[in-house]
Amino acid sequence: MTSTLKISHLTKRFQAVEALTGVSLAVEPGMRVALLGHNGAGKSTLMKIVLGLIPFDGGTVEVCGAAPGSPRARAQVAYLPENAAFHPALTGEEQIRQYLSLRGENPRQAMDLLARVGLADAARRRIGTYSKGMRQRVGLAQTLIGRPKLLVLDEPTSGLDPVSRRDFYALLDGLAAEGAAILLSSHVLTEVEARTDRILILSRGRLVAEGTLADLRHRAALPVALHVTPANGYAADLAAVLPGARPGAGGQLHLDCPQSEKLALLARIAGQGARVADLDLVPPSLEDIYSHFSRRDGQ
Ligand SMILES: Nc1ncnc2c1ncn2[C@@H]1O[C@H](COP(=O)(O)OP(=O)(O)OP(=O)(O)O)[C@@H](O)[C@H]1O
Repeated sequence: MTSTLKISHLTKRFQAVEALTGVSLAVEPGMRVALLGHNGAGKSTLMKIVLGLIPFDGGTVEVCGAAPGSPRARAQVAYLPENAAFHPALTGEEQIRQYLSLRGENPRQAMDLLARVGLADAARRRIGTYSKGMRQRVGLAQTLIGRPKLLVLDEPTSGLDPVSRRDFYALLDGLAAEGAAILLSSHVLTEVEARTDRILILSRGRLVAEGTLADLRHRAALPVALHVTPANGYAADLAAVLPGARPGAGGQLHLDCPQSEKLALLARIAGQGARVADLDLVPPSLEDIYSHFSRRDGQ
């Protein structure tokens, strides 16, 4: 399969700052990729290079088989900045019609595009009356002009409430299902965990981890947390057979266990039979995994 976006050994320097160092990655059609990293990690720089807005110093970048910023690449890429700004006096329909005209497309598509992002009913209201979530949808409608093959979304859900976020990701799911590749940056790890196929972690301009959440979880090999609730009167007995268990609220016992010892420990707990009232097993969250990888170089 031809990658929609292919980056090899990309390097970018701003005077003394090495913003990107040897970054290589590929995004395939229909893939939803999350770009994570601390402030200053290089996410925006990477996006700007993909969009052809700034030059790079070394390596290669191919956007839909073309050079970033070339007419062929620009025709197939769409960008949604973190805070998309629109003219408050225009209606959603007028704004999208204007963008369609600028792109040389038929302005009559505006209502269809707005309907796709759930704004059909509000299309004839001024954007000044829209909520932040609705404005982001106008932004997404604008990115859909010309059926782009790659969507670059810079923190697209920042400032949105949980329901608007969920709706926004549902729209992205639909676009990915139609074959669009999506590269988005986010600081909200829980939503990325559930709604993307691949995770890239940048730290000080270097790609320190890349893969599915399962890959990263496996590679990080972080301990699993176990919360054991003893049956009435058996707390001391269980604590005796679970060395290292820490007492917690409600009489629970907490344990951290290396992945390699998880099954043996579960068998030991199961062997306690009715002395155990309940057991919760909590795998490392994306936040734990993110901290593990992004702190490796001392950040
Ligand atoms: N035009 C510029 N001139 C000088 N340094 C820059 C410029 N643009 C970015 N940098 C530096 O390059 C590094 C990467 O910045 P970048 O904006 O890509 O990070 P980011 O991961 O997008 O951060 P954030 O999450 O805060 O948006 C930072 O050290 C930043 O200060």
